[in-house]
Amino acid sequence: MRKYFYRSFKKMTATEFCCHNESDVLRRVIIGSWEGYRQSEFYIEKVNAVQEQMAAPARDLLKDELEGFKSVLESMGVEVLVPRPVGKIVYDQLTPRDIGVVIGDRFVLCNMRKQSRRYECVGIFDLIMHYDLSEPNILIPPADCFIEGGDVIVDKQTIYIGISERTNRQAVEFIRKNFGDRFRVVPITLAASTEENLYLHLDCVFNPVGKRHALIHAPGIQEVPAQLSGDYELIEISAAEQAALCTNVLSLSHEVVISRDHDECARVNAELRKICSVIELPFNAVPLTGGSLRCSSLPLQRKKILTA
Ligand SMILES: NC(=[NH2+])NCCC[C@H](N)C(=O)O
Repeated sequence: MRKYFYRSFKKMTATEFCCHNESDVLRRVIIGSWEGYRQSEFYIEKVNAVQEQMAAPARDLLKDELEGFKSVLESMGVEVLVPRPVGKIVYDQLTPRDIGVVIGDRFVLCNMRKQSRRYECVGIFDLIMHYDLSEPNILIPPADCFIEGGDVIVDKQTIYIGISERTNRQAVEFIRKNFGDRFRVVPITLAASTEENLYLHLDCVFNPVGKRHALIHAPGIQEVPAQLSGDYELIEISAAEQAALCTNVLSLSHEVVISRDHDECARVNAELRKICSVIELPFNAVPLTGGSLRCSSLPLQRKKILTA
C-alpha cells in the first residue's frame, strides 16, 4: 500500500473548485432540493427500478430530511448551497451528485442518460459559473460521452469510473484525455442489477472512507480491480445493506462521516465507528427515489490535506 501523509495546504478562495480525495475536509457543497419535486405529472420519468417499485416520498418528509442534512453540514462548518428549482420540466432535483463532478480543480458538467435529468444542471449554473476568464475550469464532455457523478470517485491520485447504465466507455476516454496526466484512471464495470439489488452508480457499491478504508459490495462489480484491495482495507457490505444504500455515506473528513440512521445500516455504522466518528441521520425519503447521502450532495471544495 502506498504511504500518504497529511498536511495543511494553501488557502483557497471561496469559488475555487477543489476535490482530490473522497475524505478530504469538506468545505463547500451543493445538496438536493425538494422544492419543485414532481411539480407536473407530465414530465415525471421513473428513471430506475426503485422508483418503479416504491411510492414517491412525501414532500414534507423530503423537506424535513434535507433541511436536517443542511443543518448538520452547517453545524460542522460546511458551506451549503441549494440548487434553484428549474421548473416543471425537471421533476427531481434531489440528487445533484450526478449532474456534475469536481475533479482536482475543474468541474465536469455531466451528460445525463435520462431525458428528465438533462436540464437538471440549469439549477446549479448560478453556483458554478464564476467568471474567472483566465481559467477554463468547467469541462463539457463530447456528445457521445455519458457520464454521471455517482460513477466518479476521486481518491488518492486515482479517478475510479463506474461503467454502468448511466456512464459509458467514452467517459473513461474523456477523463483519461483531460486528467490522465495527473491522475491514475481506473474503470470499474458494474454488474447487472438484480431484482433485489439496483447497481445504479459506482457509489452504490463502493466508497472510500477514513484514511485507508472503503465500503464495498463486491457482487455489484463485474471484476474487482486489484488496485482496490491493494489501496484499501475493504469493508464488505451484504446484499440487504447494499439495497439500503449503506455505501452511500458522505465523508466530511477522514475523521467524520454522515451515514443513514436505519436498521439495515446499523452493522455498517458500527464498523465505520471503529475508524471514524459517524453522524447518523434519518434519511428515508430520498432513498425512495434511488439515492442516499452521497447522491444528495455535490462537493465543490474539499481542503486538500492528503498528499503522496
Ligand atoms: N449517485 C447516485 N447513486 N445517484 C442516485 C440517483 C438516483 C436518481 N433518482 C436517478 O435514478 O438518477
